[in-house]
Amino acid sequence: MPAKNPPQLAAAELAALPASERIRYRLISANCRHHANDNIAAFIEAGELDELQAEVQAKLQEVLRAMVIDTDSDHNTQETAKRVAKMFVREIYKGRYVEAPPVTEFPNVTRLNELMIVGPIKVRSACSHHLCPIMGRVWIGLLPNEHSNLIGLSKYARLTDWIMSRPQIQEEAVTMLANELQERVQPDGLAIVMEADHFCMHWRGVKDSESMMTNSVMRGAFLKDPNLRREFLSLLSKK
Ligand SMILES: Nc1nc2c(ncn2[C@@H]2O[C@H](COP(=O)(O)OP(=O)(O)OP(=O)(O)O)[C@@H](O)[C@H]2O)c(=O)[nH]1
Repeated sequence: MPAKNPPQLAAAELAALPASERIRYRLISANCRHHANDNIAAFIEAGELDELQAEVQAKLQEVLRAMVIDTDSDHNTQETAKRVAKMFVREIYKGRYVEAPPVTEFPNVTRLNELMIVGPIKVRSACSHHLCPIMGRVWIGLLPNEHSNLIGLSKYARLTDWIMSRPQIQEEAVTMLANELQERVQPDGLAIVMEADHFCMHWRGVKDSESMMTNSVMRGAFLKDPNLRREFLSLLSKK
């Protein structure tokens, strides 16, 4: 449930807030969800990402202090807060903070309507529960129709990376990717399969180093037509 509308702030009051509070204020005023796997780029103004990164750095420095690490004399951790803040905001969670990659769409002039599969696309993500890495692969199957917009092959990888570069849970990540592709391509059928290693299970906790999670989303023709679904899955099993 989105947070309640904040009291109205004058421009000067808003400008005096830390960047994270300013951005949160805009999100709540617009009644916009801002979970870990949501993109909030539309609410970030020029220069604010630098401010946000500096805020995250300051908080991470406090975390290191709370862990009783002497970052003043330990040459290895002196710059750790700075490195990790940059990694969070600009690298591994950048899919929250930047606009979607530009995706050129081409009309389907030759009216292609054959099954197309892209993959495996490498997935690098992190689980929202422990912020541990999720490393895996995604396959995308599409059945275009004459009205579909075809997108360049590399754009499947770029859109996947944009959605996965956020704290995620695998089920929601796959659904988000499906929604994005459905909207852009408008195919008759869309299928996505993802398999991934969850380091929150390998590295810590249960320490089960073998198990992987596999999940799928099937839409349109892939749901209705068992032969199409079988064809897609059998082509994947050969990869
Ligand atoms: N369904 C789903 N669960 C996930 C995913 N990534 C991590 N998890 C699980 O999320 C759960 C979080 O559970 P909690 O019980 O709150 O956390 P915890 O006490 O640290 O649990 P353990 O990992 O069992 O030590 C764990 O069981 C994780 O394995 C995901 O993508 N999908």
